[in-house]
Amino acid sequence: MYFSLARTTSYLDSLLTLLSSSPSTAQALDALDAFIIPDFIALPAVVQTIRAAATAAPPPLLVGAQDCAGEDFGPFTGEVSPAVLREAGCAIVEVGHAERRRLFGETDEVVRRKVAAVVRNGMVPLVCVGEVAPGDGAAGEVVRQVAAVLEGLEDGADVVLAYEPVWAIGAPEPASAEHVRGVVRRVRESEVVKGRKGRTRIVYGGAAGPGLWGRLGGEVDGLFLGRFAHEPEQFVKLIHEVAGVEREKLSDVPYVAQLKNTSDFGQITVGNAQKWDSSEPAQGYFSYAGGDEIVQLAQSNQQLVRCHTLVWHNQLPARVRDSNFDNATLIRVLESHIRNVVGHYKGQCYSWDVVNEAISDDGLSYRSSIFLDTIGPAYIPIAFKAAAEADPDAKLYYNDFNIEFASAKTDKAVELAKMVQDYGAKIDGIGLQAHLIGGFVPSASALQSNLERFTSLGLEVAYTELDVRIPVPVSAADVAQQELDYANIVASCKNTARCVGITVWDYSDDHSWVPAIFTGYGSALPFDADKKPKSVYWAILNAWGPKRECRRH
Ligand SMILES: O=C[C@H](O)COP(=O)(O)O
Repeated sequence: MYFSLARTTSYLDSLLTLLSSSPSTAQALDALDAFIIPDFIALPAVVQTIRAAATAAPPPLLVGAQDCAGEDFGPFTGEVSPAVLREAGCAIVEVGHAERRRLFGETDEVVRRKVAAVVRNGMVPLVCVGEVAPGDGAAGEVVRQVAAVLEGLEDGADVVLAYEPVWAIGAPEPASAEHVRGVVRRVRESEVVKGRKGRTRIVYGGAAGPGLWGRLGGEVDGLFLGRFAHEPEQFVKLIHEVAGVEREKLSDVPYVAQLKNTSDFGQITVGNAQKWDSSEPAQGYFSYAGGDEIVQLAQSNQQLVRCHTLVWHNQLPARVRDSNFDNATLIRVLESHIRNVVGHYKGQCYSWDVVNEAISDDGLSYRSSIFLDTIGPAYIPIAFKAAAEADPDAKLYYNDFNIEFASAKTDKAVELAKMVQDYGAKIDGIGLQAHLIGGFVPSASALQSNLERFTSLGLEVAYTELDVRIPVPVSAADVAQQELDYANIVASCKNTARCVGITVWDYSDDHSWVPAIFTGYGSALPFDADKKPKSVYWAILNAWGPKRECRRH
């Protein structure tokens, strides 16, 4: 209850103008299920206005209602029937918002009846859940709520869960990314969600605003916006952000200017735009605008492109991640995705990260994912084979973290590479992500021995996502250690004949993922927030020495 009727009308007019004002906005909108939820009185007019402005059916902007009755018709004066909402053109109905629970005494049982009513009337319930106070019990509380409100629901129905920690609603800041990821993961792993046949998407709400999406690291399926979408420009900005975070970075002029300096950067990696959720946002619908933008930037500057990534358990659309595809169907879906995406970029990628992070964190097994659980480890060589067919000249990589030093995970990565080779599929390289911690980086010779475990299989190697995080605020001692760590990494690659590259995971501290993910750490990159080289930049150059050749194998 924030907008008057007049404000809703002017908001919608401005929003529709903005959404149709540029092809990239239209494309970003196409990649998402964007919706607005006006009040009941405005709703029919909003539906009509959106339909009238749309050039395609269904319109790209869906309309939702803020609540509904648990019954379709009858003696419930003052209530709004879900059947009437459907008749009015609603696609989504929000139920169980924290304010309805707190102010109007709605219980899980009331919410459960409303969820069932929304589904019964052919709409998607947007079910709000969230713990009342922050603390360790959050995930348990939310999982219990989800189980209660979905109980008895038709199994195949699509559901959107809006995870909104009650204490974050209306707060200045959202919950930390770490907290959100932890709770959402527990909800996804819960019996009630895992056992469902229908799609269960989880979006985050509660002071959700600019910058949050990138920090959530692909764990949620979307954002549920309140205040931060009250201005149409902000809503459009967030649509862009969710559709592909790179675009926002590309509007940072000093960032792009420095990126074009080929003395420092001989190659660019596409960060998010080629991941499955961006490149194939709907089944069989491919969206390349975000990836193309980065590839063209690199090409205009004669830089190589590392293309990233085809098969990963994260940033995978829920329709695949939570699917019940059988073995043959999932193989078809996997191969089709790879064929299309690699085919689109044929001849433009120096390398592809074909499979990313397929090994469990303890290194003892392959990581559980829809691919492993449905197809078995054979999905890995199947993916490599499909990629090789789509672009025989691209170097095909397996990419992972914590394989930069001797560990069970490194042993497993060696086993994985051999498995792909034994299968007869082409694998050219191993990408060692190298998200490292200052003071915990092995010596150059130990790092080199590790690299040689892979090169002895006939593969090339590269450090693909290097950053060395240190505690912030930084101390002189930690910075000195970080310089040594970077120098050891560089020396290990320089001294390994088939080490072909070192890529930092973004280059300036303002665009680093580290502060949002690793509480208390930062300053992980060679350039500061003003894009000025830091001492580790010079440590990197010194470690490489005067002769800087570009190796290609
Ligand atoms: O309905 C909106 C949500 O409750 C979040 O509101 P907020 O983003 O303004 O905190």
